Amino acid sequence: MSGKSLLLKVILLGDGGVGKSSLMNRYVTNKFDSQAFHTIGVEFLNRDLEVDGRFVTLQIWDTAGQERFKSLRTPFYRGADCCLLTFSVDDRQSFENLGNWQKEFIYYADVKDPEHFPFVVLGNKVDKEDRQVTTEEAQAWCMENGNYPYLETSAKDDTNVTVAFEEAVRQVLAVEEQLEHCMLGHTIDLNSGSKASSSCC
Ligand SMILES: Nc1nc2c(ncn2[C@@H]2O[C@H](COP(=O)(O)OP(=O)(O)OP(=O)(O)O)[C@@H](O)[C@H]2O)c(=O)[nH]1
Repeated sequence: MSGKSLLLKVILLGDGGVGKSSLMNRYVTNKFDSQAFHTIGVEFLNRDLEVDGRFVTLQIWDTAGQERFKSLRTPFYRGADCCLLTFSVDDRQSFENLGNWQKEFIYYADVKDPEHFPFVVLGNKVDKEDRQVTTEEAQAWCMENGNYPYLETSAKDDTNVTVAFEEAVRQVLAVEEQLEHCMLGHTIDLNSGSKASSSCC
């Protein structure tokens, strides 16, 4: 891949066992392990990709979802450009815990403007028959909690995995574009001598 690459850090959060490591491994190595072990602390993998003409190196951080590893994972939240809030569609509790994960991330990543931070929600394990969360419920949660994009994935079947990580990149680029637009607006206003507008920033 040629051209200057933008380094983006995305972080996978969600209850233990929802499939965070499996999603990362499917995306980066195209492998799936049906006997995956729980993560202890954090792990990360990189993958280069091109989205809408932009070259990106995606640094994907996979965190331990089990409560006992909280102190090992939270120091790694800072500097994340996007957070992938993950639950498993066959595990209702993991869906009900999404709000806790969102709050934990905002607090430990020290997000200054949570309203505009790019979250993407993933409902994983859609290959399973015994669903406990409907698509409509998950979409409603996303609408109510920040109008986040929602994708249903399967690390096992490789359903929507690439789409999910590309969506994360698109969300980050959209926020970046908005910021650039606002900064440009300020520059123009200042040059013309008028008071800078802060309507979008
Ligand atoms: N059927 C199915 N099983 C999956 C899928 N994704 C992961 N699994 C299985 O679910 C179990 C847990 O997957 P992990 O990827 O380790 O889950 P995790 O969220 O990283 O778990 P922690 O490391 O404890 O936070 C493993 O047995 C995986 O094989 C999926 O899309 N479909």
